[in-house]
Amino acid sequence: MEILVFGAGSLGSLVGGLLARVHDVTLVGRDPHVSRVREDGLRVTGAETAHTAPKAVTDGEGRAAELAVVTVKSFDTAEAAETLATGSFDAVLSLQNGLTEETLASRLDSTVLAGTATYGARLAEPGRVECTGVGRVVLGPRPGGTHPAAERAGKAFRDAGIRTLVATDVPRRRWEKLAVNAGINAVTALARVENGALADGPGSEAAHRAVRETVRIARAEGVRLTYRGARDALEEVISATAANRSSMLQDVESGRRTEVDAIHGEIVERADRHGVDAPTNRTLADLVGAWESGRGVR
Ligand SMILES: NC(=O)C1=CN([C@@H]2O[C@H](COP(=O)(O)OP(=O)(O)OC[C@H]3O[C@@H](n4cnc5c(N)ncnc54)[C@H](OP(=O)(O)O)[C@@H]3O)[C@@H](O)[C@H]2O)C=CC1
Ligand SMILES: CC(C)(CO)C(=O)C(=O)O
Repeated sequence: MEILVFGAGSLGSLVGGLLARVHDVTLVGRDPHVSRVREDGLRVTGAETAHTAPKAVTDGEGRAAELAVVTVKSFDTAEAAETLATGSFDAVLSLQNGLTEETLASRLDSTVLAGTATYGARLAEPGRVECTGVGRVVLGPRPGGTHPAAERAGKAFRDAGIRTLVATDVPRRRWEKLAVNAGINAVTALARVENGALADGPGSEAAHRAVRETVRIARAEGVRLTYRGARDALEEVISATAANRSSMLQDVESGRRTEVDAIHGEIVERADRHGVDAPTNRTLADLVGAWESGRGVR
């Protein structure tokens, strides 16, 4: 399959490097990573290993492929969509955090698929990405149900050795992941603690409150997410990733912009739309937003 990976940073390079084992892959990314991939190929090290030779470009304009996989940070999604709109793709799949597939669908004519990835990735140096944890990709049609494009994308991922599930209940899964991120990301970033610190104590209470609010809003959106399901998912992730520093904590520690708008900000915006209270998410969004403004990264 011809596949374009838009946003060849950590996750995009991991997924693109693995897909290039069997597919014709083009990475859209930044220099010096792109130049190094052109010269020496892309090395995947760590929990997965591969040395492949995807094409690599810095300009995503006017490209064509059967599938485009979007792996830019959530705040770059609108710009990525504008660029993708200058090309031609049968399907576009988001593997980002947040509900970014809606931004893509509102700007693109292609079939937009939604997905989640629980693989861990870190761009270690130009030309080399480290797989820090083997997880799973879950993808499917944006409104749920089945679609031939989702089956084709799922097969392409599996053929490349990426653990992948094609799901019929993607809206519930996307909201469950959003609820887990709402529970963990800002609390760990503000308290400067690893995920495992939320297993009990005040951090745990804040995390559970944020999750409970997110479930209420998911249900107002017509998504069948239960508090019990989301709470179990939160507790499972806290336990499985106890030693991890969440992506938002890593962003704060490195002085980078976070994905707070796509997680807590998005939840608050939808809460307002439905007239539902979301005080914990609102406070978390305001505090991380204040940190971003203070650092000048917003
Ligand atoms: N890393 C991980 O383990 C996981 C990440 N995710 C999600 O995946 C998404 C991506 O995360 P991650 O890979 O860590 O982020 P990165 O910042 O490492 O990767 C995104 C890359 O896309 C580049 N980019 C953005 N816009 C363009 C453009 N127009 N043209 C070319 N390149 C562009 C960025 O460059 P620049 O920074 O210079 O703009 C950056 O190199 C996030 O939503 C994250 O939450 C989900 C699961 C796991
Ligand atoms: C699941 C979790 C919270 C794991 O750290 C994550 O997705 C993140 O850090 O963004």
